[in-house]
Amino acid sequence: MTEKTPRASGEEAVRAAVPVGAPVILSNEPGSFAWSVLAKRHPALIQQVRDAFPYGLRQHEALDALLDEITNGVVQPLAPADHDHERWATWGQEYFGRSWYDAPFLWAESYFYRRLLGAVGYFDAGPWQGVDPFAPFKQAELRGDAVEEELRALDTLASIPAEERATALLHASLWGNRADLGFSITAGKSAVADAAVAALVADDSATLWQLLPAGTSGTIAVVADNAGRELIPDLVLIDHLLEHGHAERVVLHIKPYPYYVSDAMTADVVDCLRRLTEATGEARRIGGRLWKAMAAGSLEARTHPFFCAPLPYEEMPEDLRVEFASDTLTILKGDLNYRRLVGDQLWHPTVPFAERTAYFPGPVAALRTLKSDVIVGLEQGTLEALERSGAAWRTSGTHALIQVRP
Ligand SMILES: O=P(O)(O)OC[C@@]1(O)O[C@H](CO)[C@@H](O)[C@@H]1O
Repeated sequence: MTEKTPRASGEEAVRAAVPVGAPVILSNEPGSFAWSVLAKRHPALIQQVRDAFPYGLRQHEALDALLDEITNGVVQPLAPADHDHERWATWGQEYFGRSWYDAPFLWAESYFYRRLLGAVGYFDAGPWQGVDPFAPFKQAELRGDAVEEELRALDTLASIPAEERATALLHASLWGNRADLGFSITAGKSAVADAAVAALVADDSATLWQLLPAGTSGTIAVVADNAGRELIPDLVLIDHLLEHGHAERVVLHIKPYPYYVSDAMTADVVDCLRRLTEATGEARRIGGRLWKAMAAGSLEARTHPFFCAPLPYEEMPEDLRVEFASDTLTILKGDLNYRRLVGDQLWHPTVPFAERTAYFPGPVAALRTLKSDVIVGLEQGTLEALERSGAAWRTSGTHALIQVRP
């Protein structure tokens, strides 16, 4: 479906009838969030990556060409020699030769990251093969004061009752997706915690915990999003789930190659585990347990090419479908996973989450701060209040949700 999309905000969105198949989000409306990502964020990212490495002439020329293409040109296919040329030829056949802005937003963003990796030689045999262009940003974040402070806050959390701690860690993992608040949310006690709860536009956390009673023997899948300040609280939550018997095993699904700037890959899991084990106090103890859990198989990191595909989860391959079907619960982190879970379309916000995720092969939970126009599963009253606020609640990351389909 490539119908042009209207803006999602304003009273109109409240009044709109529930669409039969909502419009796919494109980027061709100047001023829209999707447009700003293509017109501003992508060119800026090319510059940041260019500045972060002493790349050679070949890479600089390729980055120039990519910048020119996304600014003035039309979408070009991959070179026939590229290892994934065929896959992208299928996924992109409708969009090659057209403006980047007329392709679905999800596709255009995903393909941009693939092309950026191509420009810096990530996949080519040679000295730059496998060098993550986003690594400097991820590493700077891990070394930063904010992570230090969040790790220290774990010492305070260690002494509160397990149930309150579970809530705090769930919220830390959730808000880690915005990369702030983090562990300073201490179990319903502080103003920060109250603000964090008030900013939830949907909260199915009671259902989530009902699906994970202590003493469960199942496997929880966590589909990770960002490295660093999001992955650390994810790992801490995983430790809590394993320690308190909410699961016997956790599979952490990560990206097979760099994606959406800060998405977590194996190297990022290793860096975060090392950051934890080299910390002090409770953080160090958690790091040690997780390190052992990896060795024992109760925590396993896994990658799949589908996690970097420009497709909704509804089109997941059979092997992933079988795997998720056997999990007690799949927790999908972040905005991009949410867009892929419910479909990157302008659904009416009150379309039930359960309806949009009915295809998912097992119980599924979304932990997401709101950073793009897609939203489902809101109560009518919540939607009206959000619209009345006049704030950019869909895209600014100030709001979050915990939605669960048992
Ligand atoms: O998945 P994340 O990390 O929560 O968010 C990623 C994301 O906000 O970044 C893009 C803008 O570049 C959005 O389109 C996208 O959804």
